[in-house]
Amino acid sequence: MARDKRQTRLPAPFLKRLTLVEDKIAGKTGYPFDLPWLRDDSFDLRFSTPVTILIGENGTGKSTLVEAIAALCGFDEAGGGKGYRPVDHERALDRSGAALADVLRGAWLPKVTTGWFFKAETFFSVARYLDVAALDDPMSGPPPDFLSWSHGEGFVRFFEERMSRQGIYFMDEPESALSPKRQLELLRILHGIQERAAAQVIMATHSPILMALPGARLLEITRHGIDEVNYQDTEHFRLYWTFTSDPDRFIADALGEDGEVGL
Ligand SMILES: Nc1ncnc2c1ncn2[C@@H]1O[C@H](COP(=O)(O)OP(=O)(O)OP(=O)(O)O)[C@@H](O)[C@H]1O
Repeated sequence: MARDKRQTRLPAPFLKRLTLVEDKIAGKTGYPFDLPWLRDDSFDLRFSTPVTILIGENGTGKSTLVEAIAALCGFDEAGGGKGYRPVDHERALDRSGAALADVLRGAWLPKVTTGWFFKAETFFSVARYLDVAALDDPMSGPPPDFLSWSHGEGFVRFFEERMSRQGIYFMDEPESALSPKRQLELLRILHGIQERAAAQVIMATHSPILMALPGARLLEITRHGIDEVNYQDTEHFRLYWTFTSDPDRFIADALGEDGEVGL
């Protein structure tokens, strides 16, 4: 009889809640501890759906938060699976949000240990690492060879293969390599995850297509905090809506003296 590889029969989300450990953050200054939504004493993030989507303007801290939660779950800040260190960032000047993981506490039911942290900018290194690891392991099957596909095709194949398994998955702006049509393919994969509730996804995105995923919880990060929002009320959606309703006028307004597009 085939062995059930699942760690639990309970449905996602597995990570239910994220809070700050006040004692640990006290006295810490500078990035990432100075992000405004961390400093208002009300940081308490609940996860109630298999897919949670983080949105917000550039620089509001989405990547930092995704990196921090991924690090809390044991994933390297450069992306990849548990225990993978495909990207050498020892000498990098850039410090990531992983430092934030030290002051966060997660509540799980149950704690799952499998999953993946997907980052577009390190996908190449991760994919190459997977090929080398498969070639080095005589017991492994053939290398997955995600790099022999176009960037966007490789991404989608990777998502299809990895995210069919139980686990917790982090994605930071996965749309950056995807055409609108490929974003629809990712939307279908995410829809399956949302429906089956066998995996949890926490994703930061600017894509109005991805943020429209039915049933997903959409959280907007602003200077004032992190709040649930309906995708049709987001600035991203309204901006694209205004553009497609009257592209000529939209572009004329955007290129006008004050750059106001009248959302
Ligand atoms: N390594 C770093 N050192 C210092 N400040 C940083 C670092 N990384 C990010 N920041 C700052 O923290 C803030 C949040 O950055 P972050 O990349 O998390 O935002 P974001 O919402 O993901 O933005 P985007 O939508 O552009 O990806 C920004 O103001 C950024 O300048």
